[in-house]
Amino acid sequence: MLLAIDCGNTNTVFSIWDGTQFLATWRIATDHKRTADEYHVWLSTLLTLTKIEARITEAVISSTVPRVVFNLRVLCNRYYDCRPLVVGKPECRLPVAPRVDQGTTVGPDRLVNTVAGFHLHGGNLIIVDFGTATTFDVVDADGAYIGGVIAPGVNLSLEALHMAAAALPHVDVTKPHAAIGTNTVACIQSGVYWGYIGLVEGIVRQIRLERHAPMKVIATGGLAPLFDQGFDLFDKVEDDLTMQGLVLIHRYNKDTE
Ligand SMILES: Nc1ncnc2c1ncn2[C@@H]1O[C@H](COP(=O)(O)OP(=O)(O)OP(=O)(O)O)[C@@H](O)[C@H]1O
Ligand SMILES: CC(C)(CO)[C@@H](O)C(=O)NCCC(=O)O
Ligand SMILES: [K+]
Repeated sequence: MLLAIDCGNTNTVFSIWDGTQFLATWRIATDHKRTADEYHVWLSTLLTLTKIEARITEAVISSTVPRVVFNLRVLCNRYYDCRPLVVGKPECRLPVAPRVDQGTTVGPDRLVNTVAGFHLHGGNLIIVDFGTATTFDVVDADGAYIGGVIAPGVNLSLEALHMAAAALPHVDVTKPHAAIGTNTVACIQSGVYWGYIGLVEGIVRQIRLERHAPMKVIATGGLAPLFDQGFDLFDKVEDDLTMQGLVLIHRYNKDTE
């Protein structure tokens, strides 16, 4: 079975793919100090608790945090006796090479999203991923990643307000009933929520102006459903686009060995 690991700046997600479906998905806060042994104790405990019989023999990793890759590699070598495929490393092939400025390193999560988006929806896509950062990945007609947008993430924006302004509390994002907030919390929620709706609308509109083909908009990441409620921002919300992309890239590399 395949262990797919999507390591973001905030959370790391582990999924087990049995060749047809995901058997389980677990998340843990990203921490570069976590050792391979700690990952193993955590993973094997969850496997036992959920009574999943998984014999992991292969692994694929996407990590936006370079420092964690070392311990994840040790985890795979020591406990699953395999060499993980790491997206972004030269030995990991992609179906279509990205077309960006020379010397630019594209975030592996964006490359993975591109592969999954193209597989599911074809070319000419804008993929919006609501993670630590909110990214827009533009996918060309042939499935190539050709660039996009990086904006501060929703939770990051809320955290920044709280950190920088003494009188502003920490607030969780929700959809407010109105734009005019009648208390501090409601005002902050309005700023971030309606600000984000405007950000997504504006960026999508601008990208479309720069393209010569109709562009579909696909959203993913934990907060995508929140911004999908009652608006026409997205053509489709995909819960686990990055995980699907990891499985696709792993299969592509095996098939083209
Ligand atoms: N399964 C989940 N259970 C609870 N909250 C979730 C879940 N998935 C997503 N969320 C919420 O949505 C947010 C965004 O999730 P997502 O995994 O897309 O990005 P992230 O973990 O914040 O960022 P990154 O991927 O950059 O580490 C999370 O921080 C969390 O608040
Ligand atoms: C933008 C993030 C942080 C989103 O997870 C990640 O994709 C990343 O670190 N990217 C590197 C720069 C780039 O993608 O152009
Ligand atoms: K993510």
